Amino acid sequence: MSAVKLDGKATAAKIKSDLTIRVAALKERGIVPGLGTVLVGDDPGSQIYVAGKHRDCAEVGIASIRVDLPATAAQADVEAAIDELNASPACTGYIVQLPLPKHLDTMALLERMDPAKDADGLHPVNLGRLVHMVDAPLPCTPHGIVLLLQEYGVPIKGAEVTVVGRGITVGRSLGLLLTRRSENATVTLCHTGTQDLAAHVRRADIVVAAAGVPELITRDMIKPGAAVLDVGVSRVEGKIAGDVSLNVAEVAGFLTPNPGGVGPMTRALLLSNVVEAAERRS
Ligand SMILES: Nc1nc(=O)c2c([nH]1)NC[C@@H]1CN(c3ccc(C(=O)N[C@@H](CCC(=O)O)C(=O)O)cc3)C=[N+]21
Repeated sequence: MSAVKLDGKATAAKIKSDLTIRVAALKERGIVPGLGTVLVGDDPGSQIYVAGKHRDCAEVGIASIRVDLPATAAQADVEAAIDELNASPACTGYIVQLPLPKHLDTMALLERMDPAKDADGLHPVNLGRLVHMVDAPLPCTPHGIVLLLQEYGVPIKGAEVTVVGRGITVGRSLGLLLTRRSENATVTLCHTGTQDLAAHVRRADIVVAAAGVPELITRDMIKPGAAVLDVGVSRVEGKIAGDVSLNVAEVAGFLTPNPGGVGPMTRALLLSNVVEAAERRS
């Protein structure tokens, strides 16, 4: 037996072709959506991601504004970049690439962003709206995961979902998203303090591995037929290493490739947040 591939690359391409049409419609009314990125420092991984985001923008017709600051940038320098994007009419939405260098106060910087321009859905006001289950830009990776499951007809309502990892960008936010009335899943959120990880993963109809620990999720932990989504982006000897062992494909019903799974979905949903912000403003 071999798992059905949850093809994030193909699903992201569909989303992007829909966005291309919506961007063209906005342009006919004189509106050009623009994505800003703020990158601090020269981490090679972050450089690659940010470059990818600008390529994606070009692909669907979104303008992009790139602000790169040195690793030594002071809090006030990043604040100035945020103030400028908040004020810029050319910037519809933007992101501050995370993680930031340790000397910077990430929370203060996120709070300084205009929540209406928050393309990541990570501003505390927007996460608060998610807690309240009211409309807000959604965090990109969690939203991408939900759309990928829906694309392949994997039932979410009533499903037992085990999420491994409580980071803000993925695990914690995904727990909030999946427990809204519209998704109605039952979520177990596991983390480094979880006593018996295997027991929680074994019960799950859907497993989301977002811990950043290579090979954390092994074949013996997976309920036969379960859907498994690998969010891990560790780098081992230059290559991307997910959180899920390859032989999980022998028992899972559905499995994301990595790369080519959750990553491209994350990028497509970032573009979607920018287009939605432009549509909302017009
Ligand atoms: N404010 C902020 N928002 C983010 O969304 C954010 C962030 N900070 N910091 C870093 C993480 C990581 N992340 C990825 C997005 C796409 C791929 C992706 O598309 N990966 C390709 C492979 C790319 C390669 O080969 O390196 C794939 O999975 O097929 C990976 C990782 C977004 N992040």
